[in-house]
Amino acid sequence: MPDDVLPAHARLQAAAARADDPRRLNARGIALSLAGRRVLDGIDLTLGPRGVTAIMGPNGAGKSLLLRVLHGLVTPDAGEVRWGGQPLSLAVRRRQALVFQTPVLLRRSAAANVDFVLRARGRDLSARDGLLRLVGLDGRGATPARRLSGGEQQRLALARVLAAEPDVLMLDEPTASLDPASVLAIEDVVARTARAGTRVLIVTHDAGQARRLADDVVFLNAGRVVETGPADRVLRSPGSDAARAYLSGRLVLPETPSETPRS
Ligand SMILES: Nc1ncnc2c1ncn2[C@@H]1O[C@H](COP(=O)(O)OP(=O)(O)OP(=O)(O)O)[C@@H](O)[C@H]1O
Repeated sequence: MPDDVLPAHARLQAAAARADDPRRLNARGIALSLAGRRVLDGIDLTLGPRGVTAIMGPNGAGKSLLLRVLHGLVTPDAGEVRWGGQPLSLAVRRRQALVFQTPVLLRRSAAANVDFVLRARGRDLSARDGLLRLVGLDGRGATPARRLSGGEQQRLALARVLAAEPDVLMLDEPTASLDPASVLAIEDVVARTARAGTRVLIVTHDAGQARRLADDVVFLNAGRVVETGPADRVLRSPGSDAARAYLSGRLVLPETPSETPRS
C-alpha cells in the first residue's frame, strides 16, 4: 500500500528545515501538581521535527499527563510548551492528534467515522477508502464501528486521526490491550505515518515496541525526565538507575531520589 493516502507530507517535508516547523517541540519547566502532589516536576524537553519518540517510565511517572500537557489538554501550573516556536493555540492543537488506549469512535459505520473527519477538515471523501486500506480495514467500511474488535477499533481510530493529516500524532498506550497481530498492525501504520513525515510521540510500557518503533526514548520517573537518548542506546544500556530498574522489571518506587537528566 503506497503512503500517498497521507498527502500532508509534501507540506511537512518542505517545512523540515525551518525553525517554525510545527513538529518541533520545545517544552520548558513544565510543573503540575494535582491533589496536593507534584506530578510533573520541572520537565524540559526539546524534540526535532522527525521521527518517533517513545515516552517510557513506571506507572504514575507522569507519562499520560505529560502527553496531555504537550497537546494542551491539561494546563500546567508553570512552564511553557511551544511547537514550531508557537505557544499552544487552538490552531496548533488542530494540527495534532491524540489517540487514547480506548478508541474514541462515533456510533456509526467505519466509513462514516472516517468521512466525519474528512468533511470536518474539508477533505475529499475519496480519501476514505485509502485510509481504511492503510489500516487494514478495506471492505469493512459498512460495518458499525461498535461491531469491530478492539484491535480493529483502534485501527479505525488511527484512520480517523490520519484523515485529519496531523503534523504531530501522540499515542497513549495505543496497543495496551491488543493481541500480538493487532499490535504489529498498529505499529506498521504508526511507522508508515512517521516515515511519511508526521512527528510521533508514543507512551508505551512495551520495550519491544519502543525498540521496533522509536528513534529516541524519553524516560520519566516521579514526574521528571531522568534520561533521554537514542532508543537503541537507552534500551540496551540505560544510564539512569530508574530506567535500568524499570527495563529489568524491578519496581521503581516513586520516592526514588531525583536524578540529573542524562542525554
Ligand atoms: N486527575 C487527577 N487527580 C489527581 N492525581 C492525578 C490525576 N491524574 C493523574 N494523577 C496522578 O498523577 C500521576 C501521574 O499520572 P499519569 O497518568 O500521567 O501516569 P503514567 O505515567 O501515565 O502512569 P501509567 O503508566 O500507570 O499509565 C499519578 O500519580 C496519578 O495518580
